[in-house]
Amino acid sequence: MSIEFTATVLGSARIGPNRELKKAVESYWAGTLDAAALESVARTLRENTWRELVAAGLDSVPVNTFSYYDHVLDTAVMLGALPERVQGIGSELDRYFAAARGNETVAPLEMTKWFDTNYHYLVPEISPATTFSLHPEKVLAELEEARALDVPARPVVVGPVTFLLLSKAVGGSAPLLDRLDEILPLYAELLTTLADAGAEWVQIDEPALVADRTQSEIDCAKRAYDFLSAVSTRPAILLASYFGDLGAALPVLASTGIEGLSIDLTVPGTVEHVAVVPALASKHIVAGVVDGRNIWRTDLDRALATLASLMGSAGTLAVSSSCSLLHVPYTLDGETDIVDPLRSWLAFGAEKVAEVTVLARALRDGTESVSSELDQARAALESRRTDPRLHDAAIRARLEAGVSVDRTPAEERRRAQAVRLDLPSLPTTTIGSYPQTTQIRLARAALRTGQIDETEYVSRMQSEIADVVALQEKIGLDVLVHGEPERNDMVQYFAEQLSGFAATSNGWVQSYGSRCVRPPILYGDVSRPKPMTVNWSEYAQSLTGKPVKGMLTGPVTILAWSFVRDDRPLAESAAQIALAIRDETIDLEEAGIRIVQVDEPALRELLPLRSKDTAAYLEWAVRSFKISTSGVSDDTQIHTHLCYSEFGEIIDAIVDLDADVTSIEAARSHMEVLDDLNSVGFDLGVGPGVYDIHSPRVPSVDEITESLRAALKAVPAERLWVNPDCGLKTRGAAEVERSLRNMVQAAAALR
Ligand SMILES: Nc1nc2c(c(=O)[nH]1)N[C@@H](CNc1ccc(C(=O)N[C@@H](CCC(=O)N[C@@H](CCC(=O)N[C@@H](CCC(=O)O)C(=O)O)C(=O)O)C(=O)O)cc1)CN2
Ligand code: MET
Ligand SMILES: [Zn+2]
Repeated sequence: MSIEFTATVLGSARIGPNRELKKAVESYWAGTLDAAALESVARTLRENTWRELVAAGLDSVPVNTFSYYDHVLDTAVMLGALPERVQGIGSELDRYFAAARGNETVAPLEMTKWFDTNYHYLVPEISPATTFSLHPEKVLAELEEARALDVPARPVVVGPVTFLLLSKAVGGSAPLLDRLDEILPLYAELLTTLADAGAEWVQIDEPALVADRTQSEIDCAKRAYDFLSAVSTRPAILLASYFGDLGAALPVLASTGIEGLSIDLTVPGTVEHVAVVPALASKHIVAGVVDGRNIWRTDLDRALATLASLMGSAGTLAVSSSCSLLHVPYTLDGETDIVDPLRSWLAFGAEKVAEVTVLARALRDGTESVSSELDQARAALESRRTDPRLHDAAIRARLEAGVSVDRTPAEERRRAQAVRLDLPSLPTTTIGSYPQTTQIRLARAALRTGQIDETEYVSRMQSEIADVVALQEKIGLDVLVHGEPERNDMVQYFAEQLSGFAATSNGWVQSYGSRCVRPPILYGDVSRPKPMTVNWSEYAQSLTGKPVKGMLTGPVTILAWSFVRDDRPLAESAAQIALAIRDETIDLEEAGIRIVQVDEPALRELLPLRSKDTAAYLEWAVRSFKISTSGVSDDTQIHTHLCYSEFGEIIDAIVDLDADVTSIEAARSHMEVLDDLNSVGFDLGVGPGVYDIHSPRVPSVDEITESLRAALKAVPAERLWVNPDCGLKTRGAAEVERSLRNMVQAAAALR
């Protein structure tokens, strides 16, 4: 029997404590760093990560959690399942990056949300022609690298069921789980290879099993783990579940021959469920008591109580984070702007690892051995509970008094807006941001360090805005934007100005590929001390006769991309943020802005993983959008923007938002969304993205025309808007100009 470990985490961040990997990968793409130098940066990051985890006291360390871009893409590579169109690319690394980002000739894989997080994975494409084959080089190399450093390494791979459930069937494939029997032998071979290379444990991630699953899907999971646990030479199997409750899948998995199971104990109900599954008494339970995806300091007493209650149900017990630490920043060290008491309430990655080891020590040596750590945690908790910023009587009174979310019927609004806006048919516009150039970011960095003052910063941003307005007029767009140069990020920018939020200075978390965010921390009640965007929009509008769209981020998205309170319901925070946004829309209108866009790209993301919870979520999500947008007059046009997801499940909610115009990602998913919208009677303005902004490729006029023709089959010209898929902040200036010219030309020709 394998040696049980006592303290671990399910995965770690990989972008680097100072985004070293981001910088190296981007330099490689730019041609200023070669593959060997990139590999050396990666190796150093892995080594540092492992050494820190070992030094902190973990006795089992996840490996193969490194990735140059995405771990689902890595899994596709491991199973020989990259699409045909990249196979011709000679260099392995370039083939990999082409699948991730596309290039001049090859379209990338689709990208979508990793469950309900702000991490995005690449969706593997599986066609009838896909012939799976095992390529274990990456996981083996990381295992060997770690073992050479005496790290107690536990390789981690995405499991077969989750892999197939997250993939997309192309070219008329049957349901992908039908392909399970093709990949199970490869996983079996992998297990033997890992055992031969010295792995005692392997972690197989199956987070897809915490969502609603059909009986036949659960049967597939049973078949998979019966099969894999029957492999004769293999490491002990830790099946990792996280982000939710396994529900009906729990007893089924427990009945297979796996040795270990990780349970996300931050999810209500999971503790109780473990107790009623007798088969767990022979398993190693990896107890996810330290929240791996939020930043609050753990209530150690409560965690110890949870662990104690599991003692009787589990065979053996290890303490762990609830999920990979991919979703939290590296460390609180260096966050000099976050001061006590707030600071004492927090735990980032390194601090969470320390909590895991404290709890494991308590289990092993008794709570007395960690009494000072327990005292500190109690004091922090108490100071948080009693902080006045957590309760703002004025905001609560305003919400309790009730906010009307009624608007005049859409048709009447449409007429009023047509008069005021006087737009051509097939109006062209963009989603808000223009390229965030190094020049813009350096100006912001200079402001931070005091090299330039606020006046100089404002004048530099105004000159960026003037350039973007001039560019749009030159290209001939109909509805202009100011370009968002002043925003470090569409969520952080607002959080920095709202009371109740704190921002980090180095709390980077990977969002996709090399792109990172610093999620703000929502700790208290929210209010808006003063207008947040009005000066910029007003300035842009002063430069042109064409309408400039005001640009705001909606309450659901602000919440989804922040670390949220765990002491109050999300719905309550959403309503508070919504009031702040509502006040901003009214101020924009008063400043002469005729169109206001309230972005909700994360509307789908917060959808609960279990359908029993979705109605309640959609109710408060839609209501908070309507609180935000219903304060303006009929002739002020409200836009919204949605991206990064499959919209099928929230299609009714999109109708309920009642936005005059909805721009929605469609380029990577080929306009399917329009048919979905038609099927529920959507009859407002819609701008299905006509080209994919996530790739540096410039779309041709023909291509865009074809997209628009496809859209016109589903939507009458009077309702159709012409725009890219999403904001342009990640693109280069030259490609943006060429792409938008082609877009405007395609629209003009169709008119
Ligand atoms: N929060 C959030 N989540 C989201 C999205 C989003 O826009 N925001 N979009 C979707 C996709 N995700 C994305 C996430 C990040 C980025 C992105 O562009 N991130 C930037 C960082 C943006 C930022 O915070 N910029 C800061 C800091 C920039 C910086 O690195 N400055 C340098 C100095 C300047 C330089 O060297 O360039 C420094 O401080 O060291 C600023 O502009 O002020 C990046 O990774 O490069 C894009 C899409 C879904 N989730
Ligand atoms: N207005 C935002 C932008 O253009 C919307 C982005 S959605 C991820 O960048
Ligand atoms: Zn978008």
